[in-house]
Amino acid sequence: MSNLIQTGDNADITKERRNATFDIHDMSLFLYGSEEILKRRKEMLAFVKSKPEFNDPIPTEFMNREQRVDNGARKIVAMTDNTDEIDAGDFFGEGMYFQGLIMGRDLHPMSLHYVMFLPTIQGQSDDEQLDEWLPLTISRSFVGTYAQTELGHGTNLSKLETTATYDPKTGEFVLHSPSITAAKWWPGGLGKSANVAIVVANLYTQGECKGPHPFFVQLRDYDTHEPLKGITVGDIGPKLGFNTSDNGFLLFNNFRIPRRNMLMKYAKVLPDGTYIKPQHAKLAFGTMVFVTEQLGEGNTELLPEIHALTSGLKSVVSYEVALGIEQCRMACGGHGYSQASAFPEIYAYAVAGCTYEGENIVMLLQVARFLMKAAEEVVNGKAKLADICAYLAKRGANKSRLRTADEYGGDVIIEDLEHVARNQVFRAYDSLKRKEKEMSSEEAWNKTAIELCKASRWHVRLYLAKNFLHKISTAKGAIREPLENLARLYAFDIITSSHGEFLRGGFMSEAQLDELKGGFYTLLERLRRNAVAIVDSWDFDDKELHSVLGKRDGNVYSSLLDWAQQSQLNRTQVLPTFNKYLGPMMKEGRSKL
Ligand SMILES: Cc1cc2nc3c(=O)[nH]c(=O)nc-3n(C[C@H](O)[C@H](O)[C@H](O)COP(=O)(O)OP(=O)(O)OC[C@H]3O[C@@H](n4cnc5c(N)ncnc54)[C@H](O)[C@@H]3O)c2cc1C
Repeated sequence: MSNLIQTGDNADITKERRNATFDIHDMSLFLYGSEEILKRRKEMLAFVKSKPEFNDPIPTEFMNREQRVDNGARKIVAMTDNTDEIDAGDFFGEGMYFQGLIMGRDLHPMSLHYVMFLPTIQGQSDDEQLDEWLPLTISRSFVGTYAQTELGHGTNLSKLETTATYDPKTGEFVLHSPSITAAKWWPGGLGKSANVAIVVANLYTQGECKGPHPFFVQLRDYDTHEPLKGITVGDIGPKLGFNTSDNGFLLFNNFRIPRRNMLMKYAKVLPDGTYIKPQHAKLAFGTMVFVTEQLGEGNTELLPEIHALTSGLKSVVSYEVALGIEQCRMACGGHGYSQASAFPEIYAYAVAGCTYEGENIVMLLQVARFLMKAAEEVVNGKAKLADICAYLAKRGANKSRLRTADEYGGDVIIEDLEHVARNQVFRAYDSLKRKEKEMSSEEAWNKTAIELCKASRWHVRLYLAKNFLHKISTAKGAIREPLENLARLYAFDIITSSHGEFLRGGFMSEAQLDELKGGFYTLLERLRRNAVAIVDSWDFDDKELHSVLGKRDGNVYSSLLDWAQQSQLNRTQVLPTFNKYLGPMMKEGRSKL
C-alpha cells in the first residue's frame, strides 16, 4: 500500500505504513488532482536534486544572517537561471513548489519581485507601460519590490504620509517623506537587493490629495547599486523568520520621477495635472489581496463577495494553520523546539501570513462590513444574496437534527453550522444597531468589533466546512473513509470546542453534545492507523520538508546526532570564550577554596 517503505527504515514507521487501509498514491492523486501534477512534482524534484548549485553548503539553520542573505541571493539567481529548463515559471502554480524545493522556507532577495512587483506591473500598468517594464521585469534586468507600509502606518492606508506631488512645469512627480513615520518599512528585498520599487504614495495634483496610488521608482544606480540622490535606504534587521530576506526601509527627499512613472491602467494624471479617477476605488489596490482576472476586465459586480471571501479565508486559514503548527511542535516535546525539527521555521514562515497582505483582524472586520450589509438587506426584505451567504436569509430549524454521531454528516452538519453562523451575524448586527443609537457609527463599530470578528470567523468556517465535505463526497474507493473521518473530525472539533454556541436557545441538547464528543474520540481512533499514511500522501520529499523529525525513513535519533555535529560551536572542542570568561572564573573559584 505504501511505496515509501525501504530496507533500513525505522521499524515503527514501517509498521505504521503497513497498517494503512488505503494506497497512498490514490490519496496523493485525490489531494493534488491529477497524475500529471504528481509526475511534474517528481520531475521537478529530480531536476533540483541533480543540480549541485541548489545545495546549501551547511544547513541554513546554522548560518548567520549575512551568510543566509548571501546564500539566498546565490540560490535565487541559480534558480531563475534554471527555471526555463524545467519550465517552472508559473510562480503561483508549480513554480511555488520548485521554489520551495530550492529556497526551503526562506524568502530571498527576489521574493517581492515575483510575488508583488511583477503582478502590480501586470495588473496596474497601461499598455505602453507594460511594453516598457514587463520585459525588463521578466528578464531580471532589475530587481523590484513593493513599498506600501510605513513605519507609522500599515493597515491604515488613509494615513500614509509619503507624498507624490505633481509638478506640471516639469511633468514630474516629487516623492517626499515628510517625517520619520513616513519611512517605508518592511518591503522584502528593499534593504540591500532591490533597485526599483512600486511605491504607494498619496497623489497630490492641482492642490488636491487624490489618495494613495502606485508609482514605479528607481532607487539605486543600475551599475553601481548606490542609492540615488534623494533616497535613503537600508535593512530593518532580524525578524522572527524570513531572515534571508533583506526587508528594508526607505525615505525620499524631494525625489523626482517622470509623470509616466505613475501606474496608469486605472487612475491617470494628464500632463496639465488633470486627474482621471478609476472606475472603482478598490481597483487601485488589487495586488495586496490577490483578487481575480475579473478586476482586470473591469467586472466589479462580484467584487464585494470575492473581497469578503478572500479576506476571510486569508485570515481564518493563516491563523488556524499557525495554531496547528504550534500544536504539532508541542506534540514533539523538546525536539519540536529544536531547529532540527523544522517546526520553528515552519511556524515563523506561516505566522507571518497573519500580518502581511492584510492584517488578520482587519481582514475579519472587512468581512464583517460585507456581512452587516447583507444582514441589513435581509432585515429589509431586499436581499439578493450570492451563494456564499444565502444561508443568512434561510429560515433554519430551531433544533439540530443530530441523532447519532455515526449518522451525523454532510447536510445536517452544514445546517447546524449555518444556524450558528446566522445567529452570530444577526447578534452582531443587532448589537451594532443598538449602539449606533447611542454613539457615532465609528464608535459603535469599534465597540462591536469582537462580535463582528466572531461573525466573520463563523462565516468562513462554514464556507470551509461546506467545501471540505463537498470535496470529500467526490472521493472514491478506499480513500473515501479516512477522508470522511477527517472532514467529520474537523466539523466535530469546531462544534465541540464552541459548544456554548450550539447550546444557545436549546438548539442542541447536552445529550447531543455528549454524543458528538464520543463521536470525536471514535473518529480519532478510526483515523489513528492511517495517520502516517495520510501525511505520506502529501508527497513531501525530505528535500522539501527539510526536517530531521519528519524524515521519510523515521531514523530520527541518529539523524539528530548527525545534524548537531554541523553546529559551528562543534568545530573546536574549546572555544576562546572559555579562556576569556569561564576558565578564569572557575580558576578563581577553585583558588578560593
Ligand atoms: C514578514 C512581513 C513582510 C512584509 N512585507 C511587506 C512588503 O513587502 N511591503 C509592504 O509594503 N509591507 C510589508 N509588510 C508590512 C505589512 O503589510 C504590515 O505589517 C501589515 O499591513 C500590518 O500593518 P502594521 O504592521 O502597521 O500593523 P497595524 O495595522 O498597525 O496593526 C497593529 C494592530 O492593530 C490592529 N488594528 C489595525 N487596524 C485596526 C482596525 N481598523 N480595527 C481594529 N484593529 C485594528 C491589528 O489587528 C493589529 O492587532 C510585511 C510585514 C511582515 C510581517
